[in-house]
Amino acid sequence: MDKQAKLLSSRLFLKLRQVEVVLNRSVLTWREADKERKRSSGISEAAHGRSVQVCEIVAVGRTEDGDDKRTRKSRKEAKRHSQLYPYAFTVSFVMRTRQHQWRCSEVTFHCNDQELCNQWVRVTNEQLSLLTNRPKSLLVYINPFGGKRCGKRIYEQKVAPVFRRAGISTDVIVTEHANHARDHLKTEANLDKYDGVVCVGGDGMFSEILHGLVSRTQTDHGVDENQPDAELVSCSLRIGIIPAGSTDCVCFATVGANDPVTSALHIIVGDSQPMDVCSVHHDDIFLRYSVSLLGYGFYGDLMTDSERKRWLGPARYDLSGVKTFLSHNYYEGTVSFLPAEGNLGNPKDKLQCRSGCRICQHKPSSKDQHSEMSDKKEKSPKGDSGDWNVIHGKFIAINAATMSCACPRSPKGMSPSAHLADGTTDLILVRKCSRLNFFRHLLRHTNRNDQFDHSFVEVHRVRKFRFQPKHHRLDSLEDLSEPLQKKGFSPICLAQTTCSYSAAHSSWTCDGELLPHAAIQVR
Ligand SMILES: CCCCCCCCCCCCC/C=C/[C@@H](O)[C@H](COP(=O)(O)O)NC(=O)CCCCC
Ligand SMILES: Nc1ncnc2c1ncn2[C@@H]1O[C@H](COP(=O)(O)OP(=O)(O)O)[C@@H](O)[C@H]1O
Ligand SMILES: [Ca+2]
Repeated sequence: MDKQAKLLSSRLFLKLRQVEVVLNRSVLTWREADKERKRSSGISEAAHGRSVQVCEIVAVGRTEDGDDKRTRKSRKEAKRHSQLYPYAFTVSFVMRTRQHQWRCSEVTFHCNDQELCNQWVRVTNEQLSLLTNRPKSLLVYINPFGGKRCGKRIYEQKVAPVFRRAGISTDVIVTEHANHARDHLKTEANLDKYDGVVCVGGDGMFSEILHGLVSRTQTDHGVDENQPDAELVSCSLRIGIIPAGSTDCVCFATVGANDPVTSALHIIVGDSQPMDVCSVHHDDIFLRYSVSLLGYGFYGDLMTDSERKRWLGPARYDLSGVKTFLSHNYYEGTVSFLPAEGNLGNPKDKLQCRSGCRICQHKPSSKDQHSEMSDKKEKSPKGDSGDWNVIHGKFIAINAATMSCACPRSPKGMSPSAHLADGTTDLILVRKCSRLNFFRHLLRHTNRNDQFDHSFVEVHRVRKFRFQPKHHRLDSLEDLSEPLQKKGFSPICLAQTTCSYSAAHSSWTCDGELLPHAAIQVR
């Protein structure tokens, strides 16, 4: 198929100027007609044209009188113009602005031939209908209490109008309680009706929707999620994220910005980005899936504390962050992990994972590479056992970053070169150290310095890991007696040496939700 072959080519009017407009299978182009003439005659080399990829056209439709926005200055002239060229159509398209943000822009073309105008609308729409990855029908869940509690307004004011413009039909559910979306997806929703699910909320809300979809898919295929080695079936529906939470790192790390309109446009044009999902088990009990941060110690304690301060909104993390930092707890236990082998890079690589990252975009190869690797591993006669590394120690934090976890608080993220769909997670072990050193490490999440370049920090790219707290008889949080749970502050030691306080157990935070067990296996 010749992508350059012209489907339509006409002289139309744009803001009172005559333009040559050309549509082929992949691009819509317009340039001033006389400039074009000069160019082709060799008089001027300048191409005063613009073009839009067909795959980035949001919609095209007839423009009724008065819909076209013109400046006050030219109103009189415009009136005369619209009498001469009364037929018009408007193309809405994606315009890239700064820092990965997208906006919906518009261009209106006029002509004096109704049939020509209709033909442009029809042929352009025919091209759009060939883009089969675009969703036509979406199921939207809004968490009205996420982040600054603006989810409903963000959806209604910024997202719904763009979906309407793109002709997408939506069923919208405003959640009434936690796990409403998860349970609806698991058991009730008629998923055949939809091309995708949209999450309006934060990472916790995304996690609910992910759990609903993944669990529903496993149930439908008879897969037992409680089996730590079960071969999970991929979900066929995509999840779009409209950021309206506190951290929104899944949106930031995948799209490159936390901006509702940008997300809506990515959804409309049918973008997709596969991502890694970790399963977390306690023995043969499935606990949760994780896509961003699984954190024990510092982040687990921070999250435990911040849950009591939800009313504060996103600021709860700052307050609990300071409190947890001052507590300076460490935890003893054993971490075992299976390193990722092959061509999967290293967490210390300088190539950071950004929106449009070459490695994450390279979908088939990273997936193939991973599934090939999994096959090799699963079939290897010594199984997983021979390759496990085991580390006993005292840790301030044990973090598994399955994606970079970039977010506005930490623009390069917890593990800047962790990738979205490489089948691995970056296991970061922060050993017991002074408060000052831990502060230096934390601070480096916010600047250009390398947060892994400390003697007390090690990082491994892994396919699986396990954690066993030292006092393993008390590995369920329900078993913990109050005196063992360190809730208050430990004395602040200015000498910055051995002033850490050892509590028995911390909790795992899994994408912002707390897990009920400290001993876990992660795949
Ligand atoms: C001295 C300055 C120290 C600053 C340290 C900043 C370190 C930031 C690392 C951020 C990692 C974020 C990983 C994201 C996890 C989210 O999934 C989770 C839930 O998000 P949401 O539902 O939208 O609230 N959020 C967190 O775990 C919060 C981490 C807070 C870090 C301060
Ligand atoms: N209607 C609701 N009422 C209370 N909690 C809800 C509701 N809908 C969803 N949730 C829960 O709110 C939690 C936080 O949601 P999220 O959108 O991630 O906001 P934040 O980023 O501020 O944590 C999630 O765990 C989710 O299960
Ligand atoms: Ca990964």
